[in-house]
Amino acid sequence: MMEALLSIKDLVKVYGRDTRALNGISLDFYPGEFIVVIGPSGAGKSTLIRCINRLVDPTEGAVVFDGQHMENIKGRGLREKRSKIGMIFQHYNLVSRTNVIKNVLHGQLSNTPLYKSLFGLYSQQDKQEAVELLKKVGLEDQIYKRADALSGGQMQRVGICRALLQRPKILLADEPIASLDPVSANIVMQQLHNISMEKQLTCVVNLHQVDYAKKYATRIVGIKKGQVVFDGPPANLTEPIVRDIYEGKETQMPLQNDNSVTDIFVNEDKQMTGAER
Ligand SMILES: Nc1ncnc2c1ncn2[C@@H]1O[C@H](COP(=O)(O)OP(=O)(O)OP(=O)(O)O)[C@@H](O)[C@H]1O
Repeated sequence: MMEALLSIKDLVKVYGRDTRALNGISLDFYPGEFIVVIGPSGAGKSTLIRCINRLVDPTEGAVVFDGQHMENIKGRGLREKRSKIGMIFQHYNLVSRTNVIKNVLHGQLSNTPLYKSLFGLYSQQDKQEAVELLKKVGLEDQIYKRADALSGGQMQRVGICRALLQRPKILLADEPIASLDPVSANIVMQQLHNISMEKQLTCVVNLHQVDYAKKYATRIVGIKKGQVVFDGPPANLTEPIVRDIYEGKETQMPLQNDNSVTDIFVNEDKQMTGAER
């Protein structure tokens, strides 16, 4: 049996006196898995991601990433581990007045000595790799554009390149397509999926939209009231299960027959499924 890259055991997070955002979560994530975490608003999805990279300190339980307990490490040890965790954000978190390639190179900051980063002295290898990544996501013509001149979808693709230049072992994405239109959202999800598969990364993506989860995930985790209520391949996520997870709350997207979403990448989808099987 392959060893888990990330192992979460009995994780509990209580905010303040009695907000139990996570109520005993145990999950093992393996290299090459594209995991989409779904669940209604307030279920604990963001808290789970934040406990992994320690933006939030868990109340109880263990998070073991790449052989290291994350709950207690501090300082340099934590920084080193974090440099192996690529983050992708809903609002992209780019430096808006800086150009695309520099934004991508920022991904290497944690691995670059301070004086070098201050003077923008990135290695030739980093620059080449940044350009390669930008080509991969179709942004080779935008390299010297300022980040704030890009569309939302383009900004998120820069965000993906920045996370990848860090050479992470895992990618964590908190609602990466929540601010995008369906066409841009599909491009972003498709590229995130393809690159993760190609590099055999583990990717954990929080999404509100069940149909995107079904379309791109290799594994779906459903969270409700801080607990895992579903864990399995997309094919096993039936409508009654979805209804139970959301319990009358909006899933934000229709479950089936949304052609605006599914038509766009039908061909790529077929190729992808073929390659995966
Ligand atoms: N910093 C905080 N302080 C206090 N309570 C918090 C904090 N962050 C989250 N919570 C609470 O913890 C619970 C889980 O929130 P979390 O943001 O993890 O859920 P979520 O599933 O990501 O929701 P959404 O999809 O709306 O972002 C909610 O009840 C929320 O109000």
